[in-house]
Amino acid sequence: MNLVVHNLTRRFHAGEREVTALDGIELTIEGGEFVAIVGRSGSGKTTLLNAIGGLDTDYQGSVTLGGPDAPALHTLSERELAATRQRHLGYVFQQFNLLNHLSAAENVALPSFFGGGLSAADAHQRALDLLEGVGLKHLSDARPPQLSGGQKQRVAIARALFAKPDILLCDEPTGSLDRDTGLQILEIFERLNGEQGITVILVTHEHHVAARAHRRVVLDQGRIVEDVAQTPLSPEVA
Ligand SMILES: Nc1ncnc2c1ncn2[C@@H]1O[C@H](COP(=O)(O)OP(=O)(O)OP(=O)(O)O)[C@@H](O)[C@H]1O
Repeated sequence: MNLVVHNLTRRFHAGEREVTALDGIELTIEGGEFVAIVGRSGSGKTTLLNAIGGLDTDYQGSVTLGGPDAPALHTLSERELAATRQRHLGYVFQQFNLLNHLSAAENVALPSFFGGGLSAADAHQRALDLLEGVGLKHLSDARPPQLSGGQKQRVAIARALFAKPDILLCDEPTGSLDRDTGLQILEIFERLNGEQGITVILVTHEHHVAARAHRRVVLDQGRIVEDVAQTPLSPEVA
């Protein structure tokens, strides 16, 4: 599934001040790419990811998922937008966003409450399979407070995969983890990208994380100042 961002400009109003967070962004990402979006603090990375992910549509320009005939996200009704997000996009954030009173498996199966038509038993089984995929099946009954940061991020990744997304959007997914744990999480993204062809779009300020992507997009003051293919560094080097 292709992603096309066309002439995207996003302004925020902070009191009397107007901030142009994104300024005429043009970006096409093909299905199956592994892209790192990097840039200094305040350069617009999260704003861009939110627009790509349909979490924000209050901009000028357009974001389109799918072929040339697909409707731009900002033209969809709230319901259509939610369905598009559910069907095509998975989100992984730095803060994990897990519910502490639910087990790991219940957290992973949460999306089943918002549609998909799976029975509770099937949803639970899918959650267990996904937890196995991220090496955490043995902790399926544990609650988030009992898990380490890296384990919580694995749960969050499994949950993001629940609805079989085409695109995984990751905002500083290793930011709160130590380097080794972060690299283990990156390996999961690499596997999902390499073996399952899931598009990975990863926002990071960490150079050794960006070095593992196949393409680097650099933002500065809301503009793309560099967009290059790169040979990803191997785990040993990174
Ligand atoms: N809701 C908002 N209201 C006002 N200004 C905002 C809002 N969200 C973002 N901005 C501004 O837009 C610009 C881009 O912010 P953004 O969060 O996208 O940057 P970033 O590159 O992700 O930064 P960081 O690496 O620090 O997370 C910044 O100047 C920020 O202050």
